[in-house]
Amino acid sequence: MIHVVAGALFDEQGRVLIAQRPPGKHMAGGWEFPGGKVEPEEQALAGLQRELREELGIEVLDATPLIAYEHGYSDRRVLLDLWLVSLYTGEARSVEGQPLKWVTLDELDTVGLLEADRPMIPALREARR
Ligand SMILES: Nc1nc2c([nH]c(=O)n2[C@@H]2O[C@H](COP(=O)(O)OP(=O)(O)OP(=O)(O)O)[C@@H](O)[C@H]2O)c(=O)[nH]1
Ligand SMILES: [Mg+2]
Repeated sequence: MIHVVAGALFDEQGRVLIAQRPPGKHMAGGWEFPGGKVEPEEQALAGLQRELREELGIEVLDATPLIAYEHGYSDRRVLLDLWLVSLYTGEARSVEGQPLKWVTLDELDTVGLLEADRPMIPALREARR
């Protein structure tokens, strides 16, 4: 089982940051929450901090687990572990060239988010209420 950590960052208008998966990678072209695979021996929060440093150039100072569940792709099983990032320094930018965009929670329904991520939408709505 591959443990994947991802972060939900909100801006002042309540929009959330998503990233497009690069060509040639699993689920290329789909939109996801920034993150990636936790390394062996690594804690989830440390993995989240490392991934968001690598992909967005930010330092996560505080984050809390929001929703975690398993998803079976045809070729792999992943544990999707989404965190609410409540405090960070720096300004999120695309360090690795992935297109990024801020979208409203309503837009998440139609933006081409990975199917596997759909259960995250109600959890995010709940967190913002
Ligand atoms: N980052 C991220 N990955 C997701 C999400 N939803 C989801 O199914 N995944 C899957 O989880 C896996 C994460 O892999 P990744 O390619 O982002 O991992 P990584 O950043 O460590 O990259 P690398 O393995 O190329 O070094 C992929 O199979 C991806 O399709 C999501 O919201 N964010
Ligand atoms: Mg990644």
